Amino acid sequence: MFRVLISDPLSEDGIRPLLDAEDVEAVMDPSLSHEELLEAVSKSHALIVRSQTQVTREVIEHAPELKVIGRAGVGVDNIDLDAATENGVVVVNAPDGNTISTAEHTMAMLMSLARNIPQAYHQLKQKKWERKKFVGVELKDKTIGIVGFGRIGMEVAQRAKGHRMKVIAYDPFLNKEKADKAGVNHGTLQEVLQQADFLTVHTPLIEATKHLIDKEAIQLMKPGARILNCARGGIIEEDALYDAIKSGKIAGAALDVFEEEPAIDHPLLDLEEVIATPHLGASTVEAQENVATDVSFDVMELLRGGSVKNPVNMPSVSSEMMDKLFPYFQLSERLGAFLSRVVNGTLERVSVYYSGELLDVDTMPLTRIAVKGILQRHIGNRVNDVNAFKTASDKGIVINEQKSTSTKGFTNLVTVEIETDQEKRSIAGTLLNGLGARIVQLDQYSIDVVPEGHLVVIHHTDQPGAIGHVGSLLATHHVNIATMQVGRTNVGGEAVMVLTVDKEVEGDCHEQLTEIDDIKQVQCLTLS
Ligand SMILES: NC(=O)C1=CN([C@@H]2O[C@H](COP(=O)(O)OP(=O)(O)OC[C@H]3O[C@@H](n4cnc5c(N)ncnc54)[C@H](O)[C@@H]3O)[C@@H](O)[C@H]2O)C=CC1
Ligand SMILES: O=C(O)C(=O)COP(=O)(O)O
Repeated sequence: MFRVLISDPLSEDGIRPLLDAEDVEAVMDPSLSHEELLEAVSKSHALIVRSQTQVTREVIEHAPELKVIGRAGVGVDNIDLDAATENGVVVVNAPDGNTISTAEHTMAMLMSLARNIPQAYHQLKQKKWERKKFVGVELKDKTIGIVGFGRIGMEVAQRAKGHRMKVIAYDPFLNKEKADKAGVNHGTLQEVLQQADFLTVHTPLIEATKHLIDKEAIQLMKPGARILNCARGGIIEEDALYDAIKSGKIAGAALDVFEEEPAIDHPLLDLEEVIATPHLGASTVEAQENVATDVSFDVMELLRGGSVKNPVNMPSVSSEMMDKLFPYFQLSERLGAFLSRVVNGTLERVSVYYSGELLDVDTMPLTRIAVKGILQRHIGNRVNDVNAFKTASDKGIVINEQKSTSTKGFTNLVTVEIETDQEKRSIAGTLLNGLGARIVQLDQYSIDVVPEGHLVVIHHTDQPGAIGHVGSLLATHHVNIATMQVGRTNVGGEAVMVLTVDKEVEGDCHEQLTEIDDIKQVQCLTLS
């Protein structure tokens, strides 16, 4: 049973599939204190949040069973992504579901700002009929400067054009071709600041965007320009904005978000020129249903071992690519696991080579899984697909992925090679049409072994009797041999036996195997 903790208010209709799932025990409690959150998350396999819950390192490290954090929305700045990655916790978000609502909210704020609607409403509610005080400005022919031309920025642009505004946008990924296609002008940040009558930001809050609109940036703006922030508090420096409004440089601001939320007592709220909402961009029935549905889907997929659509701290893989890769996941992991259990010395380098059908595929997810299979021997389940590369690099292990044209006659071939301070070992496997996975090479030896169950790898000298000795010794210990493969380089030379057996070989049995003449090394492992 998967325990899912939902610590912010989510649309119940949206998360219905999760609430109704037979393998899920969901608790939704948006009123948890910090201590209660730590206690509740410590038993959870999944945590679902919006922007309110601060998913700090402390929270993540309090949750040994946590597999996934779902963000029912876009911004993940309330989640410590490094801590999640280091602890092997996948973070997923729901980036598509609230785009329209947030763009519409931005337009509502834009119009309210231009026409002083909140201020006038407030006066009227106080029974004051003020008309002269609330003379506004038209949007038509004004320039809206959009910083961050992603999903929401683009939707805002389309709506602004509907109001016959001129649109100029800045985004590091926006070029002339894309701007022309969207029917907007594109400029540098400086040009956008200089030309905007209304400036609206739609970037994530990341290191590069923290205080992107600061005192210097505001200086570049036209006198009397207006600023909107329906993205994240902190993109605009609040003190600089306050001073600019106070000095009359900026005529007004519309804010949905603040550096610290809830922002009940914020100095900006004391300014008549500032209109504000309490982080309502995504607060519509539709958006909330969309994001809750999307995040529930990914969280359940992840818990059940499937692939997710919107991973944040690992690369996303298209479903078409996933179909191609999926059959190789287990093979790659088991090749890594096998080799890590027979190699001696301290790991220094892992190389994974792909050939045949895999030449044209993005095989990075397979490499990640192979590395996970290798590291699990020493690190256990703390290493997973999310943190495999990071864990390896923290330990100074170099990861190398290569494509190779050498298929050794197979339609596909995955080769994992490990270098330690003592030796270099390799293993290769393939997927045989209709027959499943096979290990086809161990170091220089060609073999044909199904990579599952209990395996015994014996290095010996190719002499008559060696195989018979092993068979009879295992029989005396009631170990049944399911399959046996022998590989050798030359008659009477170095050879390897790989046996699959029905129960684990350990203790005396293992000891006695090593004492047989001509046997140099016996290694036992279980692949499951
Ligand atoms: N007020 C609210 O309730 C909501 C707020 N948001 C906020 O809006 C943000 C944007 O959302 P989407 O458009 O869906 O994200 P998106 O990822 O589609 O777009 C963000 C854009 O910002 C651009 N960008 C990144 N760094 C930049 C920089 N230094 N200068 C200029 N552009 C930069 C990116 O290239 C990207 O195109 C989210 O990160 C979130 O913080 C999102 C939904 C609701
Ligand atoms: O999706 C986002 O980034 C938002 O800011 C929406 O936040 P919320 O889920 O309404 O707390």
